[in-house]
Amino acid sequence: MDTAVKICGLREAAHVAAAAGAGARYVGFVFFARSPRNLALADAAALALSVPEGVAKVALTVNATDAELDAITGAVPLDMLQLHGQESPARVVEVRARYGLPVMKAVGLSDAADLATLDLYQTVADQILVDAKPPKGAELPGGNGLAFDWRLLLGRVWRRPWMLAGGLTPENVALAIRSTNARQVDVSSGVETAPGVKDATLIRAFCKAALG
Ligand SMILES: O=C(O)c1ccccc1N[C@@H]1O[C@H](COP(=O)(O)O)[C@@H](O)[C@H]1O
Repeated sequence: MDTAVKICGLREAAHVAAAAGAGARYVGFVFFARSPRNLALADAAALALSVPEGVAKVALTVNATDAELDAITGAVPLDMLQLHGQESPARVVEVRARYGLPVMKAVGLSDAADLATLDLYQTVADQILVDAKPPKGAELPGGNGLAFDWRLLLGRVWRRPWMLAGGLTPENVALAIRSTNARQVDVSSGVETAPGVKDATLIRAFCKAALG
């Protein structure tokens, strides 16, 4: 099966090159001040130039205002917006229309009740990112290296392309793909040696394990 890999939270051209060289189809840039992976606009713009043709550049934002999204999209050439906060379905529609970019909405799962939320966002977003719900009081709404119970996804019928995220690592990604039939996977902390510090060897190992 053809799997697409997204490596999120990249901050260095060498890691973009490692991801692209290992077959990743998406790279993610984080624009969220509280994240150890946060990028300044000028740094993101420079990093984007190092991304080869054919690899999609994704901006991750959390409850961003129009002014913030205007600044990001004005400075950085992008292929997709990842909304990773509490953006409402109406906000997803608004962002798609305003920026003309595909929107991937992250939905956090912890139990079966959350599947209804996922179904709702499938009606408005171009893609759904299925992540673990962050623990109460967590500093970050994602990028916590936490997995959810993949069995929640058994028997799900998807209207949109979707991506599996949350606590994926080079060690567990092949099992995650087999368990969920995910065609796309996303990783951030699982390819780091410390929060925000990516590692080229781990990036390559993740891609190898996901792509087979
Ligand atoms: O990576 C971050 O710092 C981040 C900050 C705010 C929201 C989401 C964030 N990351 C996304 O979270 C998931 C899971 O990450 P992990 O692999 O469990 O560390 C992934 O989609 C990241 O893009």
